[in-house]
Amino acid sequence: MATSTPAKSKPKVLKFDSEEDVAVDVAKYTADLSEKYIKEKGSFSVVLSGGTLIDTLRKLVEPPYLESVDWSKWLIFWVDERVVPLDHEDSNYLLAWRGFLSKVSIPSSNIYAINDKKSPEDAAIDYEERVKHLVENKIIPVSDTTGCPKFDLMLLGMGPDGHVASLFPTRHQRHEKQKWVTFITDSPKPPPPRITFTFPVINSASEIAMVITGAELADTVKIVLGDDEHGSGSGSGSTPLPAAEVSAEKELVWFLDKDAASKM
Ligand SMILES: O=C(O)[C@H](O)[C@@H](O)[C@H](O)[C@H](O)COP(=O)(O)O
Repeated sequence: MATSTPAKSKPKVLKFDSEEDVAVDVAKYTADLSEKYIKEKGSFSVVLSGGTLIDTLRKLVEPPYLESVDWSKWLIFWVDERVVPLDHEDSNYLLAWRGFLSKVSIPSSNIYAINDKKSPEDAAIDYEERVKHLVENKIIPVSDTTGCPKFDLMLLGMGPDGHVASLFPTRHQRHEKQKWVTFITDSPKPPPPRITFTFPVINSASEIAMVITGAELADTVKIVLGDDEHGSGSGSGSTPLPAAEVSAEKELVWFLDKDAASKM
């Protein structure tokens, strides 16, 4: 349960000449964090989103990281998942499996896909219970500030409407403060049924990377980060976009390609 809201850390903003350069740097960043957290705590918990992120992670499954990363210590979760069978083309699990997980040797018992046999509501309850079990067994630590699970790294994308995970500007799930995992049956981005980690959990992660590429996100990046990397996140409106609500307990890093940063 969330007990208090952690102070917002100022994001670090990295701009690259191309999407390829973002992919190269995100791979190094992730591999470095993997080494650091495995040294410190014996494992590395990584929370994935769907969308273009998986393709941007492609350099991580190439040499030298393919051999140098200790994949056996990784634990994989999804920040959000579409409630469809795991072998459905819309599944974030399938996307990650094809582009990433099938290429590395993470033990299958460390890969926490959703239960695809349940309704969105029950799948969310099930996912939260599984995370609670990992917390009780001290496999995932908790944040001293919020009491929420503290994942080591979340790798997030953002939609043109400013959504992150399945927390959309026009949907109430973005305001959920008690549950760790919630569900949505009318997601504006198809497919409509999804489950998602809530902000108390997202913002309890140690490290968060916002991996943002492409000109179609330039306006939203400007609204969230502003012209000078000190944006209010709300543009002319008063409620910040969900992407502007993201913070990490240690460090939030925005990886932007030239196109996504073009309006800053
Ligand atoms: O289920 C999903 O679609 C994702 O997890 C979602 O939150 C995604 O990260 C953003 O929509 C950005 O998607 P793109 O990277 O494809 O723009």
